[in-house]
Amino acid sequence: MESPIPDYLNRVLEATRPLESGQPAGYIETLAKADTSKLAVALAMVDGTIYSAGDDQVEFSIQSISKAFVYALAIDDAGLDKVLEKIGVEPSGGAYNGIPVSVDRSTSRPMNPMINAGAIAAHALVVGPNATVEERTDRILKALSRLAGRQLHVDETVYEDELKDSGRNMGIAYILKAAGFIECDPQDAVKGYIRQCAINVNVRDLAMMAATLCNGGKQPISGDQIFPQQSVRQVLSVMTTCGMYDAAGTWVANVGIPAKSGVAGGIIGALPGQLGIAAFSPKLDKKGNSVRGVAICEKMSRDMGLHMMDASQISRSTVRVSVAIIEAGGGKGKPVEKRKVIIFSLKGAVRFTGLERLSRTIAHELSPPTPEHPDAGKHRDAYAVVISLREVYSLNKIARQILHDDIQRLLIEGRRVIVIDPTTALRMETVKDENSFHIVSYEAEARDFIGGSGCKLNPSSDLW
Ligand SMILES: NC(=O)CC[C@H](N)C(=O)O
Repeated sequence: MESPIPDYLNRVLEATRPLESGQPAGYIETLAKADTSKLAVALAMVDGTIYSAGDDQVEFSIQSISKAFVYALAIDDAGLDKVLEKIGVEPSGGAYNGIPVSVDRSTSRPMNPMINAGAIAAHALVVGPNATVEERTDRILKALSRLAGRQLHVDETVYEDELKDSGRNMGIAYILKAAGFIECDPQDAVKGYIRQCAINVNVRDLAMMAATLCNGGKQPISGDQIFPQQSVRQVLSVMTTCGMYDAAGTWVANVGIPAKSGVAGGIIGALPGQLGIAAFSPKLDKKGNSVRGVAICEKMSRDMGLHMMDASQISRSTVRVSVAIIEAGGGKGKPVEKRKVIIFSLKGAVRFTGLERLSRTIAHELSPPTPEHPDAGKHRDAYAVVISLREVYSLNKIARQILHDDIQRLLIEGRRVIVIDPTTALRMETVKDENSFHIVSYEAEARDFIGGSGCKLNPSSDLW
C-alpha cells in the first residue's frame, strides 16, 4: 500500500504555489538569478523515514541554516562556557546582517548565533583560534555531510559571488575582532563563514539534518551521535527565539517549531522528539524568510498539530490502577489463600508530571481515608503492591528519583513491593529488604513472587 503522506505534501505545495510575493536575495548574484518557480518540501521522522514532494532534488546553498549546526560545532570545539562568553542568546530584534542591532550596545558581544555577527563568531570558534580557513570549513563540511547522510559540496560560484560583496560581513568581523569576540583574522572568519553558507543541499538533506536535532543529536540512519544532547537543546532553544531573525515572535506564535531559514530560500523546522521538516522556495519576504516556505510550515503545523505550545496532549493518562486476586497455596490439603494485589501501571516517556501523578495515586489508594478524602485507602488491605513499568519508554532523572523514594516509603510501611521493569528504566540498585522488594521482568514472575510458583490469577481480575 502506498503512503498517503506524499499526496498530502503535494497538496501542501499546491496550496502555497499561488503565493507570488517576495524577491530572491539580490545581493548574491547566483541567488538573484535563481529559478523562483522551484518549490519543495520534505519531512524526516526520527527513525529516518523520509517523505518529500516537489523539486526535492534541486540543490541550493544552505546559507544561514548552517548557523544552527555550526553553533553546535562551536560548542563541541570550544565548550559551552566559552561560546556563551563570546556569543549571547538574546533575540536581536533586527535584521540578520544589521550592524548596530547585532551586537550588545555596551560590550559589542554578538546578540545570538543565528544572525551574522554571532554566526561569524561561532565559525571562528570551530577547531580553534589558530585554525586555517580550510581546516574550519573542512570540519564543517564533514559534519554537515554526516548530518545529511551524504557527501555535500561547496558551491564555488555562490562562494565567489558572496565574497565579492562581503563588505558588510567584513565590517561586522572587524568590530568583533576589535572587541575581542573573535581571536582569528577577521577576513579568515568571514571567508570561512561564507564558504559554510555556500554548501549545497536539497530539502531531503535539510529534513534529515533537522531530524538529527529532533533525535537528540543522533543521525537517524547512521545512528551516529553527531552532537551531544546538551548541545542540541542549546541549539534548538536559540533557534526558537532567534532562528527566524526579527520574525521569530510571529513564527513561534504561528508555527511553533524551532526553526532556521536561509537567504537561498530554505527553511528547516525541528520538533524535538518528533520530526524534522524542510521547505524550499527562493522568493523571500522583507525579513529574508522564504514566503512560500513560511506558508508551507504554517500549513503543516496547523494541519498536523505540530505547534510545540499546543496543550492538547496533557499528560493525563500516564497512570492506571487495577486490582488482581492471586490464589496462593492450595496443594496438599492446604487452604487456598486469596491475595489481593494492587497494580499501578505507568505509561510512556515519564517525567516529573507523570511521576507526581503516580505518587499521588499511590498515596490515595493506600493511605487511610480522611475527612477531605473519604474515598481514599480503598486498597489499603492489599497483600502486595505492583508497579508496572512495562509500557514505560523512559524515566527521566527526577521521575526515577521520586519513584525510588515512593518505593522506599512503601517498604518502610512494611509493604511487599514488586516492580515489573523489563527495560530496566528504573535502574534501582540499592534494595533494602530483599524479602519484600523484587524487580522482575515479566508479570508471571511477579505472580510467582506473590503467590508462590504455580499460583493462579483469578480469571475475573483485570489484566496486569
Ligand atoms: N540569512 C542568510 O541566509 C544570510 C547568509 C548570507 N551568507 C549572509 O551572510 O548574508
